[in-house]
Amino acid sequence: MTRTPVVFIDGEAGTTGLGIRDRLASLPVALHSIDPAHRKDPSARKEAMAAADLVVLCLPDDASREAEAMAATMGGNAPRLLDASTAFRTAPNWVYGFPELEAGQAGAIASAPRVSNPGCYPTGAIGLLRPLIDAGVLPAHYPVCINAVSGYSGGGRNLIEAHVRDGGPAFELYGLGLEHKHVPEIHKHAGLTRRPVFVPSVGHFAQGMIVSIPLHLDDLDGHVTTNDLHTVLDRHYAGQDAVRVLAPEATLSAEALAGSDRMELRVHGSPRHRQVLLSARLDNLGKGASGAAIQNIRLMLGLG
Ligand SMILES: NC(=O)C1=CN([C@@H]2O[C@H](COP(=O)(O)OP(=O)(O)OC[C@H]3O[C@@H](n4cnc5c(N)ncnc54)[C@H](OP(=O)(O)O)[C@@H]3O)[C@@H](O)[C@H]2O)C=CC1
Ligand SMILES: CC(=O)N[C@@H](CCC(=O)OP(=O)(O)O)C(=O)O
Repeated sequence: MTRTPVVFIDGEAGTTGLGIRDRLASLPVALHSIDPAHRKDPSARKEAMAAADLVVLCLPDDASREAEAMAATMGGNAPRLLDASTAFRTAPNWVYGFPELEAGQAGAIASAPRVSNPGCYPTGAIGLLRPLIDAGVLPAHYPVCINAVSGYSGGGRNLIEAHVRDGGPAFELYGLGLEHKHVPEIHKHAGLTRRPVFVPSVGHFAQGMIVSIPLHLDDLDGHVTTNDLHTVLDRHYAGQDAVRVLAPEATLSAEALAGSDRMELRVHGSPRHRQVLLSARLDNLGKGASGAAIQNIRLMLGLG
């Protein structure tokens, strides 16, 4: 009989940790938890790591780096790591946990000792851009501008409390210094050679996200059409359960996929004016965080 794999979620009580814990209930794994009073105690965390086959880090970046350093001291007994933070998403010795990225990515995740779970906004942006760049219809040097709106749960416990307690602003742009922590991740994994402009925003709703990217077709190549872009995305994601390529809509509500682990991609546009708007809709806590983590956990533990 094969042993039930043991999973420890470091940061189990946080927004992402709770989402993963709930979803793990339906998988054949044993969850190893630590007494909440000791959740930040390094020796309790290290002991829990030693008991686990897979440790899911749902922590701020610095605490994730600490956890990786702890695992490094365990040598051959170190558990495999799946990190939900931004700390290792562009690190060369970590595999990027986006199974639909390209052929072979799911296999690379399945055998990797260290996997970084993609960021919520990058999931939408990379999900749209990478197949188009790989197919040669979008030049890698295109001056990409990414607009996005997230529910307030994207800001973790602090932002959730601020919105629930005080009622946050209805809609707010942020990251206006154009230095958001997700830019290097999008730049690298989308395959862009030019740094994209990224303008995030947050609305007074809990969960949901839209990432949108305008394109001028005449700046791609004279012959590419809106339909060509749709066809490339449709072929790339054929047979993928978590990502759907759908027909354009007249309006898109950011909250429509709250509670779902799927992402929807669309190519909107005006063929007459040769202008396009790519859009990705997802739940920042679903395919943007815990849902993607469950895909990666399944792959890493061979759970099908
Ligand atoms: N929210 C989202 O949409 C997404 C979040 N992420 C990433 O997931 C990670 C967690 O984010 P999120 O769940 O939103 O954040 P939360 O603030 O909701 O949760 C973080 C958890 O980590 C705990 N924690 C903090 N420091 C330590 C430490 N040194 N040792 C052990 N536990 C610690 C916190 O405890 P306490 O509250 O007591 O301090 C809390 O339970 C972040 O890196 C974030 O970037 C990824 C994708 C999307
Ligand atoms: C609304 C909001 O504040 N969103 C967060 C992004 C969510 C997050 O923490 O990003 P990861 O997906 O990398 O973990 C932010 O902009 O920092």
